Amino acid sequence: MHQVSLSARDVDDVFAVVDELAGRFPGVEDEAFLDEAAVFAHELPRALRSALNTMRLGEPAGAMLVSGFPVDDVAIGRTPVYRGRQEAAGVTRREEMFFFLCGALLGDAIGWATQQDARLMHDVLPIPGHENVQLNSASEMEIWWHVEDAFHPYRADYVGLMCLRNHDGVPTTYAALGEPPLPAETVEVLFQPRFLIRPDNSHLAARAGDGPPGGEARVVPAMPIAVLFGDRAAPYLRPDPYFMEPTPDDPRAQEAFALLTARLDANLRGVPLRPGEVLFVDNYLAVHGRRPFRARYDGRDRWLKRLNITRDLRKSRDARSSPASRVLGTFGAVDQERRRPSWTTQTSTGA
Ligand SMILES: O=C(O)CCC(=O)C(=O)O
Ligand SMILES: [Fe+2]
Repeated sequence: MHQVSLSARDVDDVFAVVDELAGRFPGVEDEAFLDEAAVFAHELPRALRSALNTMRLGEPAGAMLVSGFPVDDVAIGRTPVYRGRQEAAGVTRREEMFFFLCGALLGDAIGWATQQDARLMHDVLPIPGHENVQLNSASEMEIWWHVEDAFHPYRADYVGLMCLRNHDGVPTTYAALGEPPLPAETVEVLFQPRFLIRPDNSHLAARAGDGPPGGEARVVPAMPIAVLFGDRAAPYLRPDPYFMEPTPDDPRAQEAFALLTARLDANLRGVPLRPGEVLFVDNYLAVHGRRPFRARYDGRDRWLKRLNITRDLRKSRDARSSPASRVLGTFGAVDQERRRPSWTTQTSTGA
């Protein structure tokens, strides 16, 4: 894993920046803050900027850990039981601003109209009633490893997770393909749209607020996609096995999918994030998930913040209301991808 750790001097410099910004802006969702976040990010310490730049350009690893930002467990208040509703406004403003500025060095944060009230800064915390569902608000259920929003062509390039509280050391998981390369014939099959995917529960549950997830993902029509893409010698990933399956009656697709999942299972590592640590997962190079745990619901539960970051905001212009808007409001692009004629031709040629 790519890593950077803030020195004591770096921490002072970071606080000089976030203290000033926290005095000027109510929070990271503020329009004026968003308009200039990419500029403010260049006031972060050079070693941090340099490490994030390497992560973006060189793709040295599937994940990067930024450590050393101090979090005061008392000052951040109780872990809420509902997303986006902290007891005191602004208690985590400095943490969120630091996290957001780090992310701004990788790209632009995006939100989804269908997730967490279209906020950019998501809460990851256990919600009563969600214990056993495949959502990041679950606890007793393992979150299966996945590419974030794998079903969507405008999914993020990076998923950022900042830990505010994790008293039980619950591990986030991640895995990359690693070495040796998968057999060429397996890669060839995985590069073809022979795998059916549906939107994950988070996009359905969000429409019902924080209540028990109502919609069942599998009622949404499945879409055939390839699970690998890019360079065949070092492929990018797009699997989300909980919400996808190889095309029925396609044993070669099933066999290739089994090999891919076995590889990622074998490479899966746990990272018990500590308060203040920020994990950026490269959503093209690695999958991520979370081990199960027992929720407390006593205000001291595990609490992370999450950002979805795109390297190219422009590509989703048809799903956003204005050039500067960061909220993706339609699934039109999914329909377009579904209709793309190359799927049928590629599928019918087989392999
Ligand atoms: O809880 C975690 O560590 C990660 C959960 C997850 O997959 C997500 O929030 O996207
Ligand atoms: Fe995730």
